[in-house]
Amino acid sequence: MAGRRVNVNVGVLGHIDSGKTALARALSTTASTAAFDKQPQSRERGITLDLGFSCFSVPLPAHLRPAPGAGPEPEPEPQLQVTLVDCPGHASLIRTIIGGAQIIDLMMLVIDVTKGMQTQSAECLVIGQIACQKLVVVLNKTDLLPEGKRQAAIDRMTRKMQKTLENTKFRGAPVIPVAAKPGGPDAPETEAPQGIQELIELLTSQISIPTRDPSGPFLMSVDHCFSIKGQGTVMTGTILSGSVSLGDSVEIPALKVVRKVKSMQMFHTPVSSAVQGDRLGLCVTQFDPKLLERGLVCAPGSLHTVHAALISVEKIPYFRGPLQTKAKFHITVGHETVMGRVMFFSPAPDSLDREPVLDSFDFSREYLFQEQYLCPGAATAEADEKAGQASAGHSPRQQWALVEFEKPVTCPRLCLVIGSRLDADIHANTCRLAFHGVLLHGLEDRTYAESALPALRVYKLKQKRGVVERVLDDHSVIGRSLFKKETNIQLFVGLRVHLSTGELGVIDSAFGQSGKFKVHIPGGLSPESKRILTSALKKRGRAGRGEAAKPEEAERPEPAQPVGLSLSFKRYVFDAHKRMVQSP
Ligand SMILES: Nc1nc2c(ncn2[C@@H]2O[C@H](COP(=O)(O)OP(=O)(O)OP(=O)(O)O)[C@@H](O)[C@H]2O)c(=O)[nH]1
Ligand SMILES: [Mg+2]
Repeated sequence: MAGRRVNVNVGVLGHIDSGKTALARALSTTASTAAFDKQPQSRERGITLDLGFSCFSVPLPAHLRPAPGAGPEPEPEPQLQVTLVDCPGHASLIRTIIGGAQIIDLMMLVIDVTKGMQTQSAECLVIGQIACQKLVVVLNKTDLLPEGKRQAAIDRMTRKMQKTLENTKFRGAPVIPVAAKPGGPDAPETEAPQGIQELIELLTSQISIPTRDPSGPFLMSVDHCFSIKGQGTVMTGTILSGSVSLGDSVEIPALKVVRKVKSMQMFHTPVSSAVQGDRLGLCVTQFDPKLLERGLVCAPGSLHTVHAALISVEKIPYFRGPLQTKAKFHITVGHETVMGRVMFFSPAPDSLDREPVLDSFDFSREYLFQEQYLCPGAATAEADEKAGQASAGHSPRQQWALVEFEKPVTCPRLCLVIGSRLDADIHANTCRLAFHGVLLHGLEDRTYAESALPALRVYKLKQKRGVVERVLDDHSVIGRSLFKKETNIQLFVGLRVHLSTGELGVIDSAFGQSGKFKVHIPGGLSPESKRILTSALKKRGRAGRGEAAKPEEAERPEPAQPVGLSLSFKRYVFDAHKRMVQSP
């Protein structure tokens, strides 16, 4: 009787035609006893269109067994079941690849050894860095290398891959050569794959059983749905969070229906419960399988449908070009992808160095609007200037975005978010994945713009500069060139301005019709300011009237610079009244 089984999900990802499906098949047939479940569900059109699942089992490696005496009597031959998630490679199926990457514990990146890293290999590596903890690089098709130069070519490609991984979290990951289908498609089935046994040993040595957390809300990613006469409808899939037991009610959120779990199977064996990470067949009644080819099943009410969201955001370094506010991206939220428009913002200057928070959004704080995502390298003064007065030259530890979806999306709380440019030319050798993050707060109310956004204190820092035109008396001057002629200066009355000579002024009223204004200086002008201003003004007076300046004035030094006036204030992006606020 086979002992306890532990399931781990291993993703097979890589550029199209790198040999992922051939490898999944070779692994399953080589290693499995009777445990080989199902032919990979790849459609026979020569490319994989959807996630393909196959699995094999091996004895549970020693490093995964409980220490002797640590638990109940050692079971007969506990098994490690490896479920292979064979992902598509074609560029247009990246949504499916992202979905697959979210249900795996370890990723195999399959590289055609004659080609090395290709565009989708790079994208898969990016997805792996976002969604997976462990990576193994498989150099496939080694049979295509000329015999005499094979080892040298393998060594060269191995070094190249290790260099590629150098500055990723997978630095030092193992690289192993195989030939999943030597001789290619026309080779006879009898042609034995090469290096597969070594790969199985490597996988079992690399695999660590992720800590399964049965506590979260039940969520399962369904990859196949079919009916069994007399039984009901079976949904097979991977449990992403929580656990499920016989008799539980489960919801299919996309259809807003709730059904009772009638029976469950794992590895073809009836079970009464299952937890995160398990591959499961779950049977319900009165449900038409055609309604749900793929999708999510969850604890009733545990997902939310959102029209917009606040996400933490990190740019993917390989994405070329800025991430502009107001730009539209394909947004993958959990397992769905919809179009969304983004607005970036960063911490207010006084909270630049706060620890990043990835499990909630703090509405009590203020944030600085950004014209674009602030990149560490480019955060220089002019980039700051352009990006909307960001911090003093260094990029914040955390940035956020408001994402407004074109249609509502159903997703788990705190799920993964990936923004990409899937409309980019798939033949251009560029990474289409632009940014990733965590959905911190979903806006479920359709009228979120009125009901929720005013509470989002994102402000634009506005700065205006003008000059003192003349002094009226010790406590008031006339300013100019700070407002346009048509500006309604009344809106600015009461706001504070700073003179370049240090005094603080308050805008008192408009002065005439040409955009000039009167500034009251509560503390009075300093003697130095008066000297600068009166000399510049007298000179301008006579000279301004075209008369020759008196000799004594002629030698008086022109002030080094006019006396400037600077006005800075905040405007909250979602303040319906567009008030101008000055920090206290
Ligand atoms: N010579 C040789 N050909 C291989 C090997 N592995 C796969 N192939 C061939 O490469 C082609 C693609 O193999 P697949 O396994 O479908 O590749 P894939 O990565 O799954 O392709 P997509 O799913 O469409 O991305 C097929 O013709 C295979 O027969 C190998 O080790 N050696
Ligand atoms: Mg395939």
